[in-house]
Parts: sequence; structure tokens; C-alpha cells
Amino acid sequence: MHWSISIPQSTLRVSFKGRSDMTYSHYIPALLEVNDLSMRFGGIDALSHISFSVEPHQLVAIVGDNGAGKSTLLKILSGLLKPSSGTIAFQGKEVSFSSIREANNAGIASVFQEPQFCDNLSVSANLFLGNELKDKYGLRDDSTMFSRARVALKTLTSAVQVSRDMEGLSSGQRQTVAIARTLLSDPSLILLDEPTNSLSVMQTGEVLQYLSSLRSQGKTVLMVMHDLPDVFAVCDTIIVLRQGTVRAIHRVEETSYEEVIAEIAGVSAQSDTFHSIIDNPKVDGLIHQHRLIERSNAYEESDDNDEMIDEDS
Ligand SMILES: Nc1ncnc2c1ncn2[C@@H]1O[C@H](COP(=O)(O)OP(=O)(O)OP(=O)(O)O)[C@@H](O)[C@H]1O
Repeated sequence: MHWSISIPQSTLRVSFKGRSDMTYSHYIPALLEVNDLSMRFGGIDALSHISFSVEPHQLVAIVGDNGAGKSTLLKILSGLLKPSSGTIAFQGKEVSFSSIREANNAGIASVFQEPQFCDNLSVSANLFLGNELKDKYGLRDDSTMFSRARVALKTLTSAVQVSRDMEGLSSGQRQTVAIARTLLSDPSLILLDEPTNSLSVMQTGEVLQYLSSLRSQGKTVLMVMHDLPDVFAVCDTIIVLRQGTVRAIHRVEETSYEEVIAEIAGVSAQSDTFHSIIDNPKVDGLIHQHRLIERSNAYEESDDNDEMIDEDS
């Protein structure tokens, strides 16, 4: 079974490929195409025949319960693991990576949790660590590194000073610097492992903002995310993994919080089990948070509409 996502302009449609009775509408070449991918660790099927494709300029969330296979998928795409079987096509070409560097050279950059930095060096020096730029005399070209570091951070709408030491930056700011570091190689696809994990509300807001700015810069981001309110706040597409298989792929505006929770848990949204999950105070709190975000988005949109009406009149 092969999932395919096609995005005619602003509308993304999900359709099954491989059935003779299906018609294909508006096929846009995928940036990434994962086909029949499996990963076996000893007797454990971490991923089992998963297929999906991702079109460019999207923020795509991979969600799923513990052990669903999210990290394994990310590690394979980033070059850290070789799959047991299946193929990956990137920008129309079949690829097979033996290292993160190989994936990087092909245009796929990854940021895993708790990125490593030298805290006693400047933000700029950390961005170029191991890849320092040299001037025509072979000397370290600090001024070019500073200005390129500034551009990378500005792309993420970050106010972090490139000349300051890494020491003392918040977790959210460190995440931003880690992303800025990947931007220096101008990747087409960025892989992130739980970019909002363990961040405060303010820091999460900062990270969600840079994710949006990445999309505006034409980047595609595929990321493992746990917090559904964050997913619904910023992502275009949700891939739900369950027990190593693709359970569903949704355009965010075409699904609901409840539907995704039911799919993650592998239960029907009508079942008693689902209601006992939803009644859990933690889940209930998350849904409440999601409703607030929805309401505030709707409010902002209505503000925008008002402004448009004002301008027109
Ligand atoms: N190196 C490994 N050796 C053996 N089993 C592994 C290995 N890595 C992952 N697994 C197993 O593969 C399955 C999927 O693991 P994975 O870490 O990809 O899930 P996940 O969805 O990222 O989970 P979590 O949200 O808990 O991080 C699990 O059953 C896990 O125990």
C-alpha cells in the first residue's frame, strides 16, 4: 500500500496509489518519497512496509505513541541507520545514506534533541565549528562568518547576537542556533526530533515562529512532535505512525484533534477506550489548549479580514 500526498496549490490531497480504480489528480513531484520501508532490530519490527511522500514547502509532523517508530524513521532519513528494506527517493533520485554527512551533502539536514555546542565559544564560532571559513590568505575569516551567521539567524527571526557566547542561551535559543547551523548548508529538507520538547511556553512560541519562517523561506521540515497543540498550531500535514506502520496522513485543516488521538491510540473515536483517554485530565488539558489556539487563530483571521475590509472601503 502506498500513500501519496498531492498538493494542488494550497490544497493537499491524500490518495492511495496502486489501486487500478483510483484516479490521480494533480501530481506534484514529491521532494521525498519513502517506499515500502522496513526496519527490523532482531525480532522487532520497528518499521513495517511504510510508504508516504512529502511535497516541498511543507511543515510535516510525524506523531505516534511511544515505540511507534518515529525516531527510527528519522534516523534512517538522516543517514544514521540503514533500513532493512525499501527505498527512499529524494528530489526524484533514489538515495541511500551511510552517514549524516552523506545525507547533508544530498540536501537533508537533521537536528536531534540536545544539540552539542562549545559553550565557551561564540554563537558564530559554533555555527561554523569544523567548517571555518578562510580568507584569501588562508586565515580565519571572522567577519564573513559573522555576517553569514547573522543572515542564518535572521532567517529564523531570532534576536540572538552572533558575537555572544553560547553559554547562558535558553533551550529554545539553542534549538534556534542548531537550526541556523543546518541552514548554512542550504538544505532542501530539514529533519527535527521533537523541536519543542521540554521548552517553556515562551520558548515553544519562539520555536513555532522559526518553523513558520522556515516554511516562508521555502524549506520543507519533517519533524517528530509530541505536543498536538503545537502540531495543529504550525504544521500543514500530519503523519500518524502506529506500531511501525503508517496509520493515517492528514492535511491539518481536514482532521481533528480527537481523530488524531484516536489514531495514535489505535481505537475508534466512538469507543469507550477513546472516551477514557479523552477524559484523562492531561489529554483534556491539551484539548482545551488546542481549542484556545484555534479560537485565537480564528480571532486573528477575523482581525485580518476587518483590516482588508477597511482598506477596501
Ligand atoms: N537500536 C535498537 N535496537 C533494538 N530495538 C530498537 C532499537 N531502536 C528502536 N528499537 C525498537 O523499535 C521500536 C520503535 O522505536 P522508536 O524509538 O523508533 O519509537 P518512537 O516512536 O521514536 O518512540 P518514543 O516516542 O518512545 O521515542 C521500539 O519497539 C523500540 O524498542
